[in-house]
Amino acid sequence: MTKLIAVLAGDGIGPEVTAEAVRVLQATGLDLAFEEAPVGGQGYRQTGRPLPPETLALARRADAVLFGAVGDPEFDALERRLRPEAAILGIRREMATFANLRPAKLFKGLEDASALRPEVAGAIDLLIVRELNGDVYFGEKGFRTSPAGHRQGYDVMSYDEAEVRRIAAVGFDAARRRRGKLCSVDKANVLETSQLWRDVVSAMAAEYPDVELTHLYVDNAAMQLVRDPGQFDVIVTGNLFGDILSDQASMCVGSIGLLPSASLDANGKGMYEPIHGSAPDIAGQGKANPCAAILSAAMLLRFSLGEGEAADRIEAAVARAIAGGARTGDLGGTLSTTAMADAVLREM
Ligand SMILES: NC(=O)C1=CN([C@@H]2O[C@H](COP(=O)(O)OP(=O)(O)OC[C@H]3O[C@@H](n4cnc5c(N)ncnc54)[C@H](O)[C@@H]3O)[C@@H](O)[C@H]2O)C=CC1
Ligand SMILES: CC(C)CC(=O)C(=O)O
Ligand SMILES: [Mg+2]
Repeated sequence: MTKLIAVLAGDGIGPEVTAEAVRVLQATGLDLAFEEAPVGGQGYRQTGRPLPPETLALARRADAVLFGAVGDPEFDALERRLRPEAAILGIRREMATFANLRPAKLFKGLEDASALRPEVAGAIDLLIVRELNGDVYFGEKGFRTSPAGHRQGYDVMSYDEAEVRRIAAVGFDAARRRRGKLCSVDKANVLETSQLWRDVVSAMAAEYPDVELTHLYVDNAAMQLVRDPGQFDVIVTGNLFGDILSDQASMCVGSIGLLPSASLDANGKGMYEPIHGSAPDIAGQGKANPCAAILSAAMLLRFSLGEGEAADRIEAAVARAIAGGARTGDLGGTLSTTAMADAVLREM
């Protein structure tokens, strides 16, 4: 039966890299149908809303969502609610995709592109499990005037223990399937939210005797990620810390243009997106690395469509293309977005 993929390309380089991911999905020969809908600045321009209801309806109806990126400098001055970024937070929340899986592994041949020494970078094979529906991004927020008459901005950070438990379970389960190590990252020395987080995660360890659980404060985790990333198997953390640590992890393996992600709900329905944003600085120039989007498409096949074999084929093709020297500018090469995808398609 035909599977429907909702394609929400969004802004900036979103449409450029998403088009290449769709080409790769089409090359698998699977019975897939694609339906596009506007989101972000694109949605705002076309309908006056960053997350049009029709777009959300399509995302719900589809078997999986392929997301590009949102964010457009033209709308930076607009009220926050209407800014393109509101679309991605909105769709993540509406679709209850609370578990964001962000794998990072050094591709053979990219030792020179990593920000780390080759022997350090070579040991990277980790998975960041980032909570995606809560934390400071979704707390009460606003502007107010202080008693001294100063303008104040505030964003409330909070986690419910049930939210912590469900994401920690994803982390423990992933560690169980991988190398049996889970590192929970928080800031429990300062934040109440993090104390609750650590308490809940620690209590769950008894249910996973085969998983070795450790804890790190986020500042130390950021340092360890550069000093000795090979120590990490699975990292589980909140929305804010996971956002930051995953961008950092991307440079440890060479570029933000390489890291894919899966955002899953409790039933395995998902939205698949590169971890990067709309990159206005290179948008429209054919410079963006499409690998993060292509690898996100592979995750889509594996997690939402049960097509693990096709996912393996795409991932192996990306690895071979890179090992063979295919490089966009972010990796020190000269290939255009489309030429990089062509190199992957040749390997398929
Ligand atoms: N998932 C999403 O939709 C996200 C949206 N954003 C939004 O994107 C806009 C730009 O944000 P930035 O902080 O600049 O982050 P960004 O991730 O868009 O770009 C950061 C840097 O990485 C480079 N880069 C990103 N993706 C690349 C790729 N595929 N190939 C080569 N180079 C790449 C960019 O050129 C830029 O120099 C903002 O509006 C932000 O809110 C940011 C992150 C995620
Ligand atoms: C709008 C941001 C929360 C998106 C982002 O940076 C991310 O999800 O990585
Ligand atoms: Mg981010």
